[in-house]
Amino acid sequence: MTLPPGDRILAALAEAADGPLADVPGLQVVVEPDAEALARAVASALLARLAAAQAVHGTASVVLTGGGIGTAVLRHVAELAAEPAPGQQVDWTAVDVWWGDERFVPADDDERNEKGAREALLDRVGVPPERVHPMPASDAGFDTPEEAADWYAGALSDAAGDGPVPRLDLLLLGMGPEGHVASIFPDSPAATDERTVVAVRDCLKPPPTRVSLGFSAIAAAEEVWLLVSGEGKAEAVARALGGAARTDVPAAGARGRRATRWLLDAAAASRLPGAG
Ligand SMILES: O=C1O[C@H](COP(=O)(O)O)[C@@H](O)[C@H](O)[C@H]1O
Repeated sequence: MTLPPGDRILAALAEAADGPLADVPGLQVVVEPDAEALARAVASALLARLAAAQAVHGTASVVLTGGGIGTAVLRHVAELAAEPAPGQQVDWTAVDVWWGDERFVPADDDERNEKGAREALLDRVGVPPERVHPMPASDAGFDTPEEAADWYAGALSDAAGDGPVPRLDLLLLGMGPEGHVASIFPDSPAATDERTVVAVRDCLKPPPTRVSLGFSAIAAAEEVWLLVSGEGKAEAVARALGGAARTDVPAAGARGRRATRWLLDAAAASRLPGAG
């Protein structure tokens, strides 16, 4: 699969990475002019990625993110899926949908990443309910986020059959201005937790109680795409791609098995080496 070319592709960054980034498989940095162009380009690439996975396996699996750019991508996916281009025809009845993180609040709370994803995409493309795997809400019968996290780890492992995590063709991550991905925040217990799914408490960003994939589950995905827009995130992007420790900038530790793609708008890329 080829991503649409960005306004500038900083391939030199990956080539020059003989230091801290040398062990990142398939590292790519794509820069689009603005958030709208980024969301549209990622949506197009996402459809192509799922279609390619279905061509090989018959099914595809995607891990969704919340956040501004993540939800904008899903809206564009829904639009493009209505009249798919060649190579982007996805059979939505054969797509498994998981989440990278979720807020431990009631199911109808607007803070739920699941709610945003359903409105933006899932209610519009017809993924069968049994293939949609939301992280539990706080009113779904779990007293604590720890119980919810353990349950989701079990759901992943049940789907895998053997091993802790099923095949995840594509895992999307947004990033916060301090470098958090999913709900793994800097210097938090989740940043050093080896479990596939972790409970998160006392987040600096509200709501404070969450459930998140851990780094071990993120690393099991075939491809990890980090979607980042806005000048407020430029410093964290530069630190992550400059080889920061994952405890300091969690985004630095998000890597896929075959590919790790940083998909940025120009503002988010503005502090990278080579940015004009
Ligand atoms: O809290 C969260 O924040 C990140 C980033 O969100 P953004 O609005 O700054 O793009 C998001 O990726 C994550 O899923 C979410 O729970």
